[in-house]
Amino acid sequence: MEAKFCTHQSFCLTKIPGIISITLIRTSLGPDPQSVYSDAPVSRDTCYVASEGFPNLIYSGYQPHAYSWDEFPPLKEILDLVHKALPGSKFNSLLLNRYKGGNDHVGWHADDEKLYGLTPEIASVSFGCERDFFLKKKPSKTVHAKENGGDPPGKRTKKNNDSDQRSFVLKHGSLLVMRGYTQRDWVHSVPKRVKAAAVRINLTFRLIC
Ligand SMILES: O=C(O)CCC(=O)C(=O)O
Ligand SMILES: [Fe+2]
Repeated sequence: MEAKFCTHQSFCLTKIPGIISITLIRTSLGPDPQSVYSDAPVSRDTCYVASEGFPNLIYSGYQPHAYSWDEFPPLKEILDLVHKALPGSKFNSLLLNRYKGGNDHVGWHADDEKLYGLTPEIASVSFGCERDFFLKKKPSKTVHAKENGGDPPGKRTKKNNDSDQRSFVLKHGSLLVMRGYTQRDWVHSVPKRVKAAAVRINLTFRLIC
């Protein structure tokens, strides 16, 4: 199986983010624990929502509080829309991220926690300020050495061809889907953008197996 990712630009153009920001963000969002518990380059607020029986997300050595879907009906509505847009999908958890401005960001990482399985499907819905989303292939041993004419992986950065990097502009209402071996073989990031002054809310729906 290969890595697959694509965007649907006008997936959900609603006023729901306004509701989310009033009812949810004030009460439930806190600094991303990665910024407190590890050296991961991240600065944003997060909130974790999960179906009952699946509250055990642990990342960067931290277990966030799992809010219930029932506490946030607007999120349930978006979850239903995502399920309709992606037949066969069945998400049961959500990491909600708030980027307060262009300084908030998340560095290169893969969402490859074991609880998502080997080939997680992740549906990412964005509201508010548009931001760049970058993907790049992880350096790997044999395959890439061959592709690069035998160069060791450490030397391949400058020679990366276009197929090793992708970028998307995640606009208000867009849906990005990552599937297959995307998390195993690629990393992704939302870099700082000085000019992105407004708030962005991102919902990443995931399936805990
Ligand atoms: O904000 C985004 O678009 C990406 C968020 C992300 O990669 C994550 O929460 O793991
Ligand atoms: Fe991610």
